[in-house]
Amino acid sequence: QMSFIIRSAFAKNRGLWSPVLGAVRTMSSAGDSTSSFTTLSVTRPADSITHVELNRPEKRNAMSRAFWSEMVDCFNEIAVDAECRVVIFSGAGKLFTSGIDLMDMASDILQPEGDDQARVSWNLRRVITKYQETFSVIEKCPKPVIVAVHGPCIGGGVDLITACDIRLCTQDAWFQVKEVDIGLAADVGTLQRLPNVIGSRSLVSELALTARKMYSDEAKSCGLVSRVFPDKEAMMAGALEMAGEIAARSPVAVQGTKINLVYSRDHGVTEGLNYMATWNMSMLQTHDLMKSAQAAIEKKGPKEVIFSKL
Ligand SMILES: CCC/C=C/C=C/C(=O)SCCNC(=O)CCNC(=O)[C@H](O)C(C)(C)COP(=O)(O)OP(=O)(O)OC[C@H]1O[C@@H](n2cnc3c(N)ncnc32)[C@H](O)[C@@H]1OP(=O)(O)O
Repeated sequence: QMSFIIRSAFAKNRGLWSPVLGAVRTMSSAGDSTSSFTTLSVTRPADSITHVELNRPEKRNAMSRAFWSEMVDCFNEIAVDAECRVVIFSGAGKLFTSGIDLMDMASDILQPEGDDQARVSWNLRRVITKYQETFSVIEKCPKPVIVAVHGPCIGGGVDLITACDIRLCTQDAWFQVKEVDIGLAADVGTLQRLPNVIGSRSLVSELALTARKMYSDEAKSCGLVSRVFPDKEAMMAGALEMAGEIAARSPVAVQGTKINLVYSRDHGVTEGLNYMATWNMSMLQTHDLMKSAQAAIEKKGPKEVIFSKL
């Protein structure tokens, strides 16, 4: 009878939902990387799961000029890839990342062009906002991003992970807001996002002002990461399992959840609730709601329900 009530309640809304995302470019087939990126490897380890890997292990995944723009292309593609419902992000080789490529940053940052001071400043501002977009695209992408950190995660690495939705790490991981050591205030997200991630502004200031390393145990206790694994293999298996759980659920519900969590972080409760109501006045019309409710009544798990691509 309950099943009938839910069915009737939503039957009148059938067919009203249609995906808003546009054309899809499949990034890769299962397992093998077919992307044309030079600093990233993009693979599909399982249905609906995209794996993006920092892929300059010989340079400890230092973030070169190519990286800063490839990330934007990569995540803009993922955002509209209906085959992808969740992303796992990790680093190839010995460690997650050594941060900005210290050999490669000279032309963009140290020698900005311009005929006078104003034009130099103007150009440098443009460079900084371009670099900021490299990590903001992760947050703007509606697909949840699970980042898996092993070994050091330095400088730009912390900017990157704070833009991700779920952070995992290995026991040997450490995190360092290293920017003051190279003479700059971190300007691509750490100072803006880290205070929301770990709550304690005192700890954020300590880390950012002293550039001290924070090891995995402290990262877990302060909330920077939600899980610590004994080694990379266990972490990647854990990330894949978690991604599978997310991918099995309604993409309408999952993506709406990410978008509203990010919105609510930056707005008050009243604005957040208002945004949510406007969001769900469309999204509650999804067939996924009835399918999920029906499955719950029949004591089926989400993996037994087929949701349309989004
Ligand atoms: C608008 C800009 C916004 C962005 C700001 C971002 C700022 C930052 O990211 S600040 C942080 C900068 N990074 C560092 O200071 C870390 C430097 N690297 C290291 O301390 C060590 O390399 C590390 C502890 C990460 C690893 O040590 P390991 O012994 O395992 O490796 P190495 O022998 O040192 O390095 C192997 C090769 O990789 C090259 N390399 C490593 N890190 C960088 C880097 N950040 N930039 C450029 N190249 C890097 C290193 O030179 C070696 O190359 P090769 O000699 O050719 O083998």
